[in-house]
Amino acid sequence: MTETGRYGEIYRRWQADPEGFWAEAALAIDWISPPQRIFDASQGAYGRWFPDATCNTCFNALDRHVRDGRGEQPALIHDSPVTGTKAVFSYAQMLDEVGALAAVLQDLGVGKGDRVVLYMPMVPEAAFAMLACARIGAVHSVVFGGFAAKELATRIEDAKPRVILAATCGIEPSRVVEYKPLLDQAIDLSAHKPQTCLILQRPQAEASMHATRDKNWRMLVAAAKAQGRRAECVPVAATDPLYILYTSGTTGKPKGVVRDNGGHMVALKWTMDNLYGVKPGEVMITASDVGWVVGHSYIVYAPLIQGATSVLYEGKPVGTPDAGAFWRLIAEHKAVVLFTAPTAFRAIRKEDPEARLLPAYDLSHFRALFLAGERADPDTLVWAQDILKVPVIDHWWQTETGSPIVGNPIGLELLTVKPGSPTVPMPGYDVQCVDEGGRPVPPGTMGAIVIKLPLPPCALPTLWQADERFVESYLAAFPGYYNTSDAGFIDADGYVFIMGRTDDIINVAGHRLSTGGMEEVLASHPAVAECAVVGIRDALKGEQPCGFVVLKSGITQSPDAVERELVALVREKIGPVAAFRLALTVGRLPKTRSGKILRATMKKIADGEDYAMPATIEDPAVLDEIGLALKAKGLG
Ligand SMILES: CCC(=O)SCCNC(=O)CCNC(=O)[C@H](O)C(C)(C)COP(=O)(O)OP(=O)(O)OC[C@H]1O[C@@H](n2cnc3c(N)ncnc32)[C@H](O)[C@@H]1OP(=O)(O)O
Repeated sequence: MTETGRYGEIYRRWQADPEGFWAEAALAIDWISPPQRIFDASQGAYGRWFPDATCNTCFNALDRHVRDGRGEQPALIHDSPVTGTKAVFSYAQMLDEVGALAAVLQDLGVGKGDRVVLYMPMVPEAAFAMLACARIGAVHSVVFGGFAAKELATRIEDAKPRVILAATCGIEPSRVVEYKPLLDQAIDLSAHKPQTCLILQRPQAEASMHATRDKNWRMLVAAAKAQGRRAECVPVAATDPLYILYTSGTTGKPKGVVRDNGGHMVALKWTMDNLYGVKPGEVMITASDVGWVVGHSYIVYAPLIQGATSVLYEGKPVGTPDAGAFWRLIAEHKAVVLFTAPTAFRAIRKEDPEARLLPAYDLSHFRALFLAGERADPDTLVWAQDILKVPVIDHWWQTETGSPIVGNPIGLELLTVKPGSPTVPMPGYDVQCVDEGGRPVPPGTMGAIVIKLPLPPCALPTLWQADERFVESYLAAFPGYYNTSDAGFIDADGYVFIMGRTDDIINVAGHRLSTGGMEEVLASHPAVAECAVVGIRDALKGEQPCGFVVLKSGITQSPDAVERELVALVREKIGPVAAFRLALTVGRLPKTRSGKILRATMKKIADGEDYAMPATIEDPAVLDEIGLALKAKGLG
């Protein structure tokens, strides 16, 4: 079915001539000097795209639309049920805001190549800040607000920002999360100190300012505007970094995924036309967070590069005020597509299983729901399809790729939806399923999902100042291929199925988290002798972390008290986003005779699945003890 039709034709065109394909896609971008060379295989770890071109991403996201007559069209709509406010920014207004903020950044000494860390909630200023950095060639690094001070400090230390932009708080439905104390603590913890912090005071939490380091965002931007000062777009190489976005690694040290300017724009524009099918002037809602790659690509950059309107939603799928929140957003803003994580739909279904809140809204203009961030379970996908009566498109990609690897390109044609599969590889991606030795496996057989090099435009060229770690993490396991660290299979029709990870990363509510990082935190508790964290099945969040701990002998504290402290410690060190609520004290951990902890078997016991007794297990009786400990907490 994928051999014929528009998708098959386009995919084969890319296979036959990848450089020709991307050269044509690049025509949709306004370059300062257009690429003469499309790909240089001799540069970087696997080659670089558009190596001789220069451009500016902010120009493509804002200036050119104003130039071309879209100045009055809404670019960004901020819809914030948690503050009870809404605001619309036209392309002209957004250009004005971004130009003024960029001038302020220049006044603070920020120039091309300097890093700027953003610690921001879902406010329009977060998007302005990203674009202001892009405008002057600075490299932004957004840190998700649900991370604690220590995680922020690690990122500050690695990115070494000249300036940090932060708001005083984020607003969760149940509480105001004060960012400023977390920021101050992170700067104390970090060996690198920024010169300046530009602080956006929010009325929900006015923060006190550091006498020399902190500056008032609104006052400086207002002054720049009053003086009529706006920064011009600075030309950058297409291969210059636009941003660094940290993602969980297998240890506590996150990996700084680098995104370049040129390839990013080309690929995002292609996906808006061909995958999402969103046209200039139409409205797209991506209910994620600017701290994740989904937010970077499909709240900020792609809709704006396309000349569409993006809705920045500061709220939740349920509870702000109810499970009809997404229907209200779609109806009110006339959105043609909504993109969110399956967890959001599981939450809506839990609250309103009959979708009783839906008929109150006119969704006649709505064309498709896109899901990504975690595996879309067929049950949830079919439920969403039944209630919305539009195609529900699961698609699969990663922070590393910046845009979809596998999807259903409704802009080209709607392919048959097979629940459980994100559909087929997008042009640029030669996706294969291989065994441990890198040999292709037959259709329908589980294996490692890998991508033949080179990766396409938009995918990461390297990790921030860690070329060797990049090669070791992604290219070394299967020479000639990028290792996605996802496992799954490809069926006889070429549909890809992603079933889980091959490393110790878990996915909790669409958030990628390192169990290794959590183990480091648990092990730092003075009562803990050893520990193992596994992701166990969770009906709402997909997975939840579960920490098994063995206490040191002679500990007088009760296991319950230690477990409570461990839960609090993970929240304090990693942040609420880890959703770590389960710590279980056990007498010992199951291990092989060589001392390897049998995490996969522990996970199966916790998920209530059958398991084969590992041949090399040191003492099979430990598995019963694990089962009993889980039962005592109502699990397994
Ligand atoms: C394709 C490439 C990718 O995968 S990029 C990643 C894509 N992932 C996503 O877009 C994430 C999708 N998930 C979500 O949007 C949320 O989890 C949804 C579904 C809305 C549910 O949110 P919520 O009910 O808050 O649960 P949660 O598990 O996200 O939160 C756990 C605790 O963390 C907190 N939290 C959340 N966000 C923030 C924030 N920005 N600042 C501060 N705290 C935050 C939540 O309040 C929650 O705290 P608590 O434990 O309940 O006290």
